Amino acid sequence: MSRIKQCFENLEKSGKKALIPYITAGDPSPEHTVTIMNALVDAGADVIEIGMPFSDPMADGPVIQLACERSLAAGTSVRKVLEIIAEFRQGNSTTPIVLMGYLNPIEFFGYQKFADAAKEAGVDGVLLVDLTPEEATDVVECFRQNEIDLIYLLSPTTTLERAKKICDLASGYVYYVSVKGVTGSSELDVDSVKQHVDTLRSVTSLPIGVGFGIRDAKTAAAVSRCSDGVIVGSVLVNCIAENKDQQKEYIADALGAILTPMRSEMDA
Ligand SMILES: O=P(O)(O)OC[C@@H](O)[C@@H](O)c1c[nH]c2ccccc12
Repeated sequence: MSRIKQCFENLEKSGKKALIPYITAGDPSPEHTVTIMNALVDAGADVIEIGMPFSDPMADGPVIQLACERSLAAGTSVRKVLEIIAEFRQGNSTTPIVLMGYLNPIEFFGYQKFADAAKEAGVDGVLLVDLTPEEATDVVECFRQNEIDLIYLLSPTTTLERAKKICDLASGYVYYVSVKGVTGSSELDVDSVKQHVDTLRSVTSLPIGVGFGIRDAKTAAAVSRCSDGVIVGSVLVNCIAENKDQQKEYIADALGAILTPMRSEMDA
């Protein structure tokens, strides 16, 4: 069974919801990332979403755009991201890792080569923002062969018919984007999220994670009550930005201080 599936099954058994932090790999430099990932796990992360830095991250707001810039300036390549994950895997064989990214750097690297190397490094799922279900065929095949889950985004404007089509291609979990717009928003409306998630349940039995705009423990808990997990990105990435000149252990602690209250409020 895939690590992601196993993780959601375990959570369900214990009546808990998934806490899924996002960070950009190599931010502020590749030397920081494994320490940060371990701190996220210690603070209660169930799955880690790792961004591959890209020069034109269309779906990202300024906070994650800047993280991509810092990471690229520090020399983070696709190969380097996979090395970071392989290093993390040496000390952690259970926490699922979802690689989030845009197609361009992967196409350049080669889809088959990337999917094989990702599997080898210990990646469990990929979320490719600009991979539409229509063009998915051969790209998707490379990941399927390697038993890597494909996580797809559904937004408030996705029709139910299209959502069904997307969910049929997805595995692991599906990602409901809580608001129209880019990452780092502050507009999340819990009632509207609940309605959408309830409707999506009619087209999929996969777990439904919700992200975009979750920045505090109260919101994380409220959203987790109407879904199967929450994805938290910009508030963490902003904390990295604010502390980027500190020691990596200091940054790790600062991130833990954001995540720990989310975990306790979600489990309360
Ligand atoms: O940053 P926020 O608003 O907390 O949302 C999570 C998000 O950052 C993370 O899942 C993510 C980062 N970049 C993305 C691009 C598309 C979809 C999702 C993402």
